[in-house]
Amino acid sequence: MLRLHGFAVSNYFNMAKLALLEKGVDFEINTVRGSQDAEFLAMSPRGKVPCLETEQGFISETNVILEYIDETQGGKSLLPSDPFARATVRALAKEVELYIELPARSCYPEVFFGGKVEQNVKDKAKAELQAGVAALRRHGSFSPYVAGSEMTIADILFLFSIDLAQAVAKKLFGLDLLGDWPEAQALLELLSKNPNVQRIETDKKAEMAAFIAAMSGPGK
Ligand SMILES: N[C@@H](CCC(=O)N[C@@H](CS)C(=O)NCC(=O)O)C(=O)O
Repeated sequence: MLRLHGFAVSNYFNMAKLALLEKGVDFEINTVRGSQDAEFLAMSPRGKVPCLETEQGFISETNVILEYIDETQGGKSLLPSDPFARATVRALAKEVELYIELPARSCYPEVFFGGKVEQNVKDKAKAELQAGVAALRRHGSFSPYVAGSEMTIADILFLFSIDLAQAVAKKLFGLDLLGDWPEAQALLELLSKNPNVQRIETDKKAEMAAFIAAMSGPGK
């Protein structure tokens, strides 16, 4: 049986978990944080979560995990079969990750963990986030899903990145990334009604207190 390693507050972990739930896969969860310990690095070379344990070994990097799950498991497809449509979904997912999730992530220490982020990092994140959102608005179709009428891995990346990016933009830059973007708001509303998304949200809330305590503990 597939085993997903990670923790319920991790947005990347939740992407993989949603893919498994959406496809109706039977899987186990091992609750674990990312680490640079040798034992963990043997499972996930960069020490990050999620990683997916299969009968053949471990897979890390969320987009790769999502595609592996889609290719190997039954249930509904999270990527279209047409090569061009498939490439478009992959590009949209990558654009969300590179141009929205990662710039926002550079500011997480200040926004979520009580730390400080250098002004030059914030300036860069602000410009990149605005350009990333503009790119997604140009490229995505949001009708109602990011790439069209079906839910794909691009929606999974979007769902678990835009909320954090929105929090960063609001707190640090006074920007509302979704304010004049009704299609994105409508998609988030639609996804919030999905029972698997709701389950992930409940699991995240249940683990949040322990996560915050761990993040603010000695040495953090
Ligand atoms: N590129 C990785 C990023 C995953 C990632 O950043 N995971 C975070 C949790 S949300 C993590 O493991 N952080 C631990 C660390 O960086 O030490 C992926 O696509 O899976």
